[in-house]
This record gives sequence, C-alpha cells and structure tokens, in this order.
Amino acid sequence: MKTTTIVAATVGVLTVATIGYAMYFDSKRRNDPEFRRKLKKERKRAQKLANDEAKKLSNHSAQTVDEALASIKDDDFPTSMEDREKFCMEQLSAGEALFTQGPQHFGEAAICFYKALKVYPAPAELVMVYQKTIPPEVFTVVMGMLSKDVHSKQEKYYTVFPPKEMNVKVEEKPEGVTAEGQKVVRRGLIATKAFAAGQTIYTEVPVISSLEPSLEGKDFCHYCLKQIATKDSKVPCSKCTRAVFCSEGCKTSAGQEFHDILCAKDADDVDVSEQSLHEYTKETRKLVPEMLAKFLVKMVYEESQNSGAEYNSFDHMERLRYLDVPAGPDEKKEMDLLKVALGSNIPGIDEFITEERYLVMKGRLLYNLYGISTSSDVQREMKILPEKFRSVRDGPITGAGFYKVTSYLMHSCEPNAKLVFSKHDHEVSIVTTREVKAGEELYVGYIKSENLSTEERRLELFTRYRFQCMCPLCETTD
Ligand SMILES: C[S@@+](CC[C@H](N)C(=O)[O-])C[C@H]1O[C@@H](n2cnc3c(N)ncnc32)[C@H](O)[C@@H]1O
Repeated sequence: MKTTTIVAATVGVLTVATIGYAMYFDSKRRNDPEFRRKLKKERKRAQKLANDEAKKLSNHSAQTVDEALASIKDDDFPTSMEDREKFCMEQLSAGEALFTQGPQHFGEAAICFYKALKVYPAPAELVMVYQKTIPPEVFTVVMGMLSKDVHSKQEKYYTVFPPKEMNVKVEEKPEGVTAEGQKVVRRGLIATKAFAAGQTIYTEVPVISSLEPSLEGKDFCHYCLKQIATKDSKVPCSKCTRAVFCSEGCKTSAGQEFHDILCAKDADDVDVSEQSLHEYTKETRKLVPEMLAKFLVKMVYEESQNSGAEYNSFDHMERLRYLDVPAGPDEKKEMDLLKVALGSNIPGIDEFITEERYLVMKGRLLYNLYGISTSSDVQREMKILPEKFRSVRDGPITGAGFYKVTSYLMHSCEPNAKLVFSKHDHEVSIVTTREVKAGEELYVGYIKSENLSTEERRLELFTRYRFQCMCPLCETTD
C-alpha cells in the first residue's frame, strides 16, 4: 500500500474516533503557549533531523510492523487527559532521540511514534507532522502499524458485538451487485438460541432518542420519551421550558449525555443562538438534525468517561448502511445550525462536520432510526412526520430512536419477531411472534402487512422505505 493511501485511510478513522479527547487537547493547544511552543519545537527539530537522516535510511518490511505491534500488544495506555499528554510528549521525545541514533533504531523509534499517536487527540494532524518530519522508513512503519491496528479492530468488531447475552449475532448475506459490479452485502440478526413464541430475545435502550417535536415540554419525558402520568411527577429542566423529564434520573442522564450542552435557556438575557436548531426542528418537524447533535455530544461524553470500551458509538454507527442524501439547501442550513449549536462546546466541530460527513451521518440515521410508540394517547390527529421511520405503528409516533443492535433487523411481511415498548419508554424489547430456532434470522414488520396484497405491501414498502421487499412471502407470491 502506498503511504499516501494509508494516511488517507487512517486519518478518516482516527479523526472521528477522538473528537472527545480533542475537546481538552484543542483548548490546551489554543490556550497554552508553552504547550504550543513545545509542539512547534518538536516539529522543527524532527524536520531537520529527517532531512539529515533521509539519505541513510534502510527499508523496513512488513515483518518490522508485525514485530513492533507484537511488542506492544499488552501495553496499557494512560487514560486521564493529563497522563495522556505527558505520555505523548515522552514518546515523541524518545522517538526522536532514537531515530537520530541511526537506522538500527528506526524500529524502536516507530514504536514510540506509534504510541504517541495512540494517545494524541488529533492524530490526523500528528500523522501529517510525522509525514513531513520523521524519516520515511520510520513513517512507513508507523503507518503500517496504524493501518494494521485499525484493520484488526474492524475485523474483530462482529466477534464482540452484539454482546452474547443479547442472544443474537450479526450475519452478512450477499445482496447482489451494484451497477459498477461491486458486491453488496446486507447484514441481518440471527438468533443464537431457540425461543418459544412470545419470548423476549433481548431488550435495548437507544444510543439517542428524540420526541416528536410537538410533544416537547408537555407530558412526555425529554430523555426516555415516557408519558408523564401526573403533573406532580414532572421534573422541569432548570433552564429551558422545552424539556421536561419524568424523573430526576432522566434529567441527570439527559444533562450528562447531551442536554447540558444543547439546552437553550429561555431567558432574554442569555445567548440563545443554540435555539436555532430547536426552532428548526419545531418548524420542520424533522428529527434527524437535532438527533445528530445529540449523538455527537453523547459521543464526546462517552469519550470523557474513559469507560475502556473498545468501540464507541461512532464505531457502531459507522458500520451501518445509509441512505444517499443529496446535498441541498436544507442540508447546508442544518450543518450550519449544528455547528452553531455545538461550536462553542466542542472545539474542532467545524472541521469535523464536513458536507460529506454530514450527509453520510444524516443518511445513516434516516436509514436506521425506529419510530417509538410509548403511549396510545398520542393524538391521532397529529400529522405524520416528514421523515419516514420504521415503526410498529401506522399512525403517529411518540418519537424516534437509534438502536445499535435493533438497526440490523430486516423486514418481513411474515415476521417472526416484533418490537415491544413494554416499559412505555424508549427501551425496546424484541419479542418472538412464533417459535424461532437457533440460527434462524429474525425479521420484524416495518409496516403492518396483514390484509394487504403483495402488490400493496410492496408499494407501501417502496413508498415509505424505497426498497423492493424480498421477504419469503413476497418472493413466493410473486
Ligand atoms: C436498517 S436496514 C436493516 C439492516 C440491513 N439489513 C443492513 O444490512 O444494513 C433497512 C434496509 O434493509 C433492507 N431490507 C430490509 N428488509 C428487507 C426486505 N424484506 N427486502 C429487501 N430489503 C430489505 C432495505 O434496504 C432497508 O432499507
């Protein structure tokens, strides 16, 4: 693989994976002159050394990459921001000291640079610095390590996700070829053990969920979407009138995960620029832009928790297929509103939200969100939302949720499972509608199929979700 290809491939993955940590590091870089000076000095010195040493370099093979990775396989990396920064600087200095000692130390130098990269919050930037400053042979080994590490992380993903206790696994199935001749695969959920009819296979809470905009601030919880039974049990947000919660617990969770950052105070004397995104949601009744804002803020929150989880929410989202969303004036406006809403709280967000990334993230949510129905009291006369979500209900929905596992469920006109919101909040249970054998694929109904002819079902599925149904019923009655 050419170096430039490796850089391009790794940069994308790493930029998104570390946005949370970047919050801290970016502010440090902007505000701390000593830190900036040190980094600049490192760069300058490394550049000079690279130029001097460039002629004496020897080739480092794939074996060097494997050996280097094996040598740090069991290493622990610091978790706190301060420790990571210290560790990063130590590794940079050590790497530099090593490569100046000559080609026989290039392997060790590469390991140091790689370790620094693992903890650096804006690795893309550091890669660019490396590319310009460290000897090409060392750079190639660092990139080889990075590329291999990213690759093995990706390969391992479906061996650890979904967790075993959810009784399902993700399986890939071929789904034809594109016009350009590229293979298309779809992924579905397979039961890993047998279930009788009516049994719950797993339950799952969404990564994020949002209320239907007209229900905000009324009788529905801004966090879990539950209908709030009595006026007394309502817990209002202390700043805005837009969000009410069903409990202190939901208020705290929402605050930590997204609301503290996205909440726009109502008082006249405070900056309400963040409100634009809320207003846009209210006006257009489109949930996705604000759900993306919540998703990004939650990602930063997860990063700051240092939970030790190998994959973050972005890793999960990134693997899902998406709808092609063309760039239009709405998308431009949504991006701008998103940047305003998050900008002051998440340094680096402006660069992160490129048009391409925004369209893909939007497409991923549109493709994978589920409509949530937590109450039968949702006004029947409420207008259907402009965005179409898979929903167990034909009529109005309480809101929508983005579920890591449930996203993989395929539709069938004769489903063997269904979504149940038994707690009347955003937690979903997948319950069998008939006996399911171990190894059988699970299907739910994206629409209510009973009493519809094959033609009617296909039309409905195509109109709402733009796919030609290939479920066993449709395939056999064709
Ligand atoms: C959220 S995805 C479900 C997960 C999907 N299997 C995947 O690989 O990403 C929904 C998409 O899966 C495909 N799909 C689901 N059920 C289908 C069916 N019965 N026939 C054809 N395509 C289906 C459609 O393209 C639909 O838009």
